[in-house]
Amino acid sequence: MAGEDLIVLENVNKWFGPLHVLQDVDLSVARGEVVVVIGPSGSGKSTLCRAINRLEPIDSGTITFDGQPLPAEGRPLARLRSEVGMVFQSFNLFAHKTILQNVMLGPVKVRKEKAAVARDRAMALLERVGIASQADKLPAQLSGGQQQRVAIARALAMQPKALLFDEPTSALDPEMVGEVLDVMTSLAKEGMTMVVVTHEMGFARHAANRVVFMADGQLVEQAPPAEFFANPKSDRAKDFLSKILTH
Ligand SMILES: Nc1ncnc2c1ncn2[C@@H]1O[C@H](COP(=O)(O)OP(=O)(O)OP(=O)(O)O)[C@@H](O)[C@H]1O
Repeated sequence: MAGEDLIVLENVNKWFGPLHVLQDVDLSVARGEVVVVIGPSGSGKSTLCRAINRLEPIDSGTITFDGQPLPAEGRPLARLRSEVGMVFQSFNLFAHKTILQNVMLGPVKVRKEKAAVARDRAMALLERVGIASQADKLPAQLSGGQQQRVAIARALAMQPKALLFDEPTSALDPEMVGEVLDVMTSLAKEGMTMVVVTHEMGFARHAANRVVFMADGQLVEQAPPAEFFANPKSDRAKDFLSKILTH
């Protein structure tokens, strides 16, 4: 793994009204690193993930991406969002566009790529996530697992420097979780920089370089997965793991 930091959060704070949802958060993610964020419901994991591409503005502290502070608006923000792909729980595909159009849209509209170039890459990405044969269908004609794989292809089409995943398998029927995690695992092995909020402990164990445990808006502890799962240090992490790893 390359050592250079791609994403750096320093002393980040965010409130939702009276709720201090991110509390003095410090986190660095190196190029090529896969960081899995886990923790109890409501601990601020999604907010942390969304702050990294400024879907949630922060109240204090700094976040830098590839050496630059996050831009607040306009074209620089659009550029940042194209460099930091995001995959959501709810897929967020355009319902009235085909699968292929969904994957081509960003490169053509935002990157001003020629349609033929964008189409070729989109088809290659759909091939890679195993959906090329569905390219002309509408999202609603696909299963949830297939739609989420399209969403990953769409994020990759922008050739991002990092990918953020916010509970990408939480909305899926159980039998579809594996196909999405397989795609994510292969991206991780290929060296994509990834921040993944998930409740899938198997993915955390096998694909993460580092597990970050959050509780009540704070990064309570972080460690390589083998170390974290075998020997959690804080009472909060021990308690969390005892609840989720009982079967
Ligand atoms: N837009 C918002 N306005 C007000 N409160 C919010 C908003 N978004 C999230 N919250 C609150 O902030 C806290 C943290 O939410 P967040 O979604 O980041 O947690 P999480 O750790 O991802 O939880 P989960 O695992 O349940 O998704 C929660 O108490 C949530 O209700």
